[in-house]
Amino acid sequence: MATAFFDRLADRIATIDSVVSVGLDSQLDRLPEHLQDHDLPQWAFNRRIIDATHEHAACYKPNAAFYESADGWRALRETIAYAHGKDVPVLLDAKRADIGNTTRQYADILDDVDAITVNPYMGHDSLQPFLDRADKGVFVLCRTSNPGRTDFQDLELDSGGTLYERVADRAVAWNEHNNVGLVVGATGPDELEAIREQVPSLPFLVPGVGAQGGDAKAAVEHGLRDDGVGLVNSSRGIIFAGEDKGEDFAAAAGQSAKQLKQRLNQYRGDDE
Ligand SMILES: O=C(O)c1cc(=O)[nH]c(=O)n1[C@@H]1O[C@H](COP(=O)(O)O)[C@@H](O)[C@H]1O
Repeated sequence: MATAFFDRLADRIATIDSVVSVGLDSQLDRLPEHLQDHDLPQWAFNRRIIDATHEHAACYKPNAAFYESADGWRALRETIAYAHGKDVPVLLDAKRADIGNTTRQYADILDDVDAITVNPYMGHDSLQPFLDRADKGVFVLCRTSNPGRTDFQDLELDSGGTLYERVADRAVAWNEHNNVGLVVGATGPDELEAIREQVPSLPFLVPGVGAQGGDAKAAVEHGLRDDGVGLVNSSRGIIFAGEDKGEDFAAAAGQSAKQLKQRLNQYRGDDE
């Protein structure tokens, strides 16, 4: 039987001593000038970013939004294979879910990647085909990092608690295969702490440090499970750190990933 995703992630975190998720949000019009003539500029960019950052990357998190074109998907496939060649797991940030019949199609992407982000709004059957993949990680959006998260996620339910707390509860119930995690943003540190108390058993993906200004200390202290498993993501803050550096862009990204690793490691406890 294949090793479970969170066991593989735990190994990766231990091997490189890092919980950094490097977000590959490789926006075409922000790529360096000298790569724009490449057959697949995003692939050329990602390959150099991976070369420069893989020693610090607990995972790569390409966001599917940046690859939604024929060339984009080709670039993404090359990127996934290359990351795997460096032994780095790939978490596809797709925020998917739909009626069961459609989700079954979406879930096929898990043949190629190690984990995925999913949207719980349509309920359990919309996630089942993902949850059934016992060897793959499924990160359920719980409390997101964007300002509009309060529109729905913070609503108080008649049955008690907020909608995001209800999502966290359901995610525990969905975790039959120990393959479920939560997405909880670093921009709401108090809620992050409260959700960690509510749900000690699930690993979190914590986005929002870096470009969104989230709380890195809280991301580590509450984002990681007791055994130290979890991910803290930065995308633009790493991959575009060298945006003004021309051909030296990748070295700047490597430095930025290393700095984030070191910053986060200051807060990681001895018991991890
Ligand atoms: O699921 C996510 O990864 C996600 C959830 C969330 O609440 N907030 C959030 O920023 N993200 C993603 O994390 C990445 C953050 O990018 P940066 O703000 O550039 O670090 C983007 O790909 C977002 O889509």
